[in-house]
Amino acid sequence: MPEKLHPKIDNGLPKESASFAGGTLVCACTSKPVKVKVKGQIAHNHACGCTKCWKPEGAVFSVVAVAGTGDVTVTENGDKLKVVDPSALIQRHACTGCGVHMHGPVERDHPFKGLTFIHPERFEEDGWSPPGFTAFVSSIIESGVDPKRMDGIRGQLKSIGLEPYDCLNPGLMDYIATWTAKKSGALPA
Ligand SMILES: N[C@@H](CCC(=O)N[C@@H](CSCO)C(=O)NCC(=O)O)C(=O)O
Ligand SMILES: [Zn+2]
Ligand SMILES: [Zn+2]
Repeated sequence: MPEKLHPKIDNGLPKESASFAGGTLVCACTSKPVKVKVKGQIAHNHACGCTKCWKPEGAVFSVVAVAGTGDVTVTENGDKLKVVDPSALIQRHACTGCGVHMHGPVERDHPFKGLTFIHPERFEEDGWSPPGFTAFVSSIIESGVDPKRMDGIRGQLKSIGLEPYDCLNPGLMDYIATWTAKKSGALPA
């Protein structure tokens, strides 16, 4: 029996549309849902196994991507949002009604400053760019996944085409390290 990893990756990955120009993220509340508008296509979409990202009921992984913070606007019922962990790098704003994380800006001095993390499955529209890899795979054990399931889960992720990494993918890890090296002077700024 294959593992249920996430509803958007278990039955084939979503299809990107060249005409997708952004959309509206909606929370799961049946009354007064929070709405967040995102301008443009999303970037770095990935499945994430960390304990902090919001996952739909029963999912082992989240699906999370970034947009420029300037392209993300709360348009309706923003009074329902509360920051989950104010000390975290990603300021995850969760709906206090349904628990869905609606936007997570990075404001601290960090290579990801100016980016906002969002969950594209909450878009009303299709056509957003699909996840391309899996991050923080070993972290699913922190949520209670039996370590014996890890080989099967990694194999399943590979067969879907979402290469499993225990941190971020090489492109993002190199990007972070380059930022850090320029800051320390190890590389010219
Ligand atoms: N083992 C920890 C890892 C948590 C973690 O570092 N998460 C990453 C990825 S989130 C989306 O890619 C991260 O950057 N976190 C910053 C933050 O959460 O503010 C765990 O599972 O909890
Ligand atoms: Zn809600
Ligand atoms: Zn995460």
